Amino acid sequence: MSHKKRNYRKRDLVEDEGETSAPVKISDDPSGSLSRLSFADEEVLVVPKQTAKPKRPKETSSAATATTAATEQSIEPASIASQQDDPIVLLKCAKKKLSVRRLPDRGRGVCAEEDISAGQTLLEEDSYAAVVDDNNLSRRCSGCFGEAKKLSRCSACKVVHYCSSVCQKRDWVTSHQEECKAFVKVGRPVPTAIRVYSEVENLENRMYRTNPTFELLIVLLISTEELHEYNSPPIASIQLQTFAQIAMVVRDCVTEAAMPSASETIDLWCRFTTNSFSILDGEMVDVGVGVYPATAMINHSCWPNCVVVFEGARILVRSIRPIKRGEEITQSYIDIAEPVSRRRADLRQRYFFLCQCELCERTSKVLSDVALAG
Ligand SMILES: C[S@@+](CC[C@H](N)C(=O)[O-])C[C@H]1O[C@@H](n2cnc3c(N)ncnc32)[C@H](O)[C@@H]1O
Repeated sequence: MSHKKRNYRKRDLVEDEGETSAPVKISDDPSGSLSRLSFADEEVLVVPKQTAKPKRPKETSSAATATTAATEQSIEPASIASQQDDPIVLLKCAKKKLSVRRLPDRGRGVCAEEDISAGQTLLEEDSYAAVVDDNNLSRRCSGCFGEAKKLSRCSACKVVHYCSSVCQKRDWVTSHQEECKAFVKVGRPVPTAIRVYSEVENLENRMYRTNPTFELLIVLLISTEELHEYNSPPIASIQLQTFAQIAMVVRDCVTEAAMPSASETIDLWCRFTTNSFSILDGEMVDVGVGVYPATAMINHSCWPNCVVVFEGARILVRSIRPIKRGEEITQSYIDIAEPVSRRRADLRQRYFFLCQCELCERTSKVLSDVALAG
């Protein structure tokens, strides 16, 4: 795992030790809405082993055709954990025994440390940062993400709406106070992605000063170097121009203290784009965007053993078939009804990686064997 991140933070953490006049202390949060940080408590950490990172094999050209049903049915989930080093971290916030481990070809991933039956909730996580999306700003409460007949608008920024004063007060303390000033300053609608990104920036700046475990949390999100190493083509070369444009708007949206440098903006944006989730309502309609650091550790598979569902802005990971101890926990980032070529293209375009799941690997092999034989 790379520990080369926003370097100033470690130094500041030491300097800030013992500070008592912080505007928000995690332990003072009566709502408990910040308890998500507890998964990174030092007591659950196992000292990470510095191992060499696995390299990706090159994609075979035969992967660009349809999937084979026979291949899909013969998949047996591999027991991964037993073949690997010690866990990087045990997920204390999980409902089942889960660990984060380094896995071949896909960075880190989550593994079961016990047998889990189908239909179980493995993990429940409050958002680290979450915003209602542009289309729903006047229809959904920005506190609980619920729909209500009557919503009250924030009188200062006139952008976000709330169903109750409880939701408004909680959102003010956790995020809206800085965001509100930014909306007033910018004076025009700020797109969803930039709103949630700015919330991460502002929270990061506030939290690392008040909670040392924050440093551990951000370590768990994939970094730019890891994206460069594992992802092909590299994210920055595709999106550098977009980053530059985003950086301009972000600068208007974050407090002066949280102002990122250009490289910090790119770094956090990379982590953000590959780790954020669309928040869906009960009818699977997009409601907002959120960042969930523990759930973001779960890799994609085109034959997943889990799905994610939402309760408001809270994320739940549920098993859809039995999972053996040692097996990797997986979810699907995309529509898995598509053939392998489309799935891989979609994952490349939206998430910048070549899928190495067992289904894609086996399908590619079958297709290349067929091509060689024919
Ligand atoms: C949300 S993160 C998952 C956690 C990540 N493996 C880590 O170490 O932080 C998504 C990234 O994981 C990797 N990844 C996830 N699923 C993969 C898969 N099926 N094949 C290859 N890489 C995958 C890609 O690098 C992707 O950009």
